[in-house]
Amino acid sequence: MIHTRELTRNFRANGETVPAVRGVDIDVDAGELVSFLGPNGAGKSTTIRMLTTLLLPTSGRALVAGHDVVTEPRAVRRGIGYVGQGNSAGEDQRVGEELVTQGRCYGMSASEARSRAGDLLDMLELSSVAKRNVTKLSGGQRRRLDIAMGLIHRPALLFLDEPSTGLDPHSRANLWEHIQRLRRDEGTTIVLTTHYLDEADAVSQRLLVVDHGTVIADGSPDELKERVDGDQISLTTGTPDAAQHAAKVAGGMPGTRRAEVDSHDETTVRLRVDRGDKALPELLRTLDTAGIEPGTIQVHRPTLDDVFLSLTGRSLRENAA
Ligand SMILES: Nc1ncnc2c1ncn2[C@@H]1O[C@H](COP(=O)(O)OP(=O)(O)OP(=O)(O)O)[C@@H](O)[C@H]1O
Repeated sequence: MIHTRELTRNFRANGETVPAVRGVDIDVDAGELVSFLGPNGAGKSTTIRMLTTLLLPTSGRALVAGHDVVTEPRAVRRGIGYVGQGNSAGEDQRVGEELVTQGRCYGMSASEARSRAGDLLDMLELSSVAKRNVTKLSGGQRRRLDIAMGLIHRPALLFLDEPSTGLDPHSRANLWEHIQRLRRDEGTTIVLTTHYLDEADAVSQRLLVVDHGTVIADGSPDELKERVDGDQISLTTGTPDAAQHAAKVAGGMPGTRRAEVDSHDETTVRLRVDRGDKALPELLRTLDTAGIEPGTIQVHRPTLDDVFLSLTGRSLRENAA
């Protein structure tokens, strides 16, 4: 659905060249939900703007929905929907009318546009506000209307730039439900950017981690986390001797990468394992056989921030909105 090779975009600012996107190769298959994740200024929006024909690449190639973004921009636009950071609906229109107008702009007949608008209002739970003025919508409703506008011409590929920014947690959760349903029920390919690590983690099938204009990691949230130093298991024991013993037996388990006793309190043992959830039953059996009764056991799975930290030495949280 998307194939880019060496896609590059430089800007000129104050007599200097700003390399915003530096030769990225991206492949997205039909039906995927892929998120771009990266700090402010990483090049996410610039990449999306090139893929949606809003910005010409400086060099490189991009095929989107089967067409070249430079030589066939109109065909690309027909095959995609784009929901940018601002609101796309006009100020003084009713919700339903706005959608029908948008459909007519895409060359639909009046009846076809009305029927498609009705389907989208149902799908995005906007039917009850169809007659309301656009300015009277809540933030979440307005965002869903933006998405409906982007979908009016039945694109197979939808781009969403920061779809949930500015929404309260309830509206964000509701919006993500709709976005995921779109992929599941309609088979729409979805490419989005978000600052919210928890959202990227929860909804993305695949993440493209972007930093300084390049893609520095590509994989599912689980795959990326497994590339970090594994999961951490912390267990407390009653005495330093028990902790040493526990570290020894747990360190011998298959899948344990490291086992060490906390040098401060001397009774806490920290393990690095491939998968905490899989290691836990075996760990409990091993401790039981060795006659060790743990106090508490906690499993900590790396977060996407841990992933970014291990890739760049910097935290994404500082940037998170
Ligand atoms: N029109 C422009 N002129 C000059 N520099 C630009 C322009 N647009 C973007 N840039 C620069 O290109 C780089 C990438 O910006 P871009 O907006 O793509 O980042 P981003 O990852 O989308 O950031 P954010 O998360 O803040 O939206 C930044 O250094 C930015 O300052």
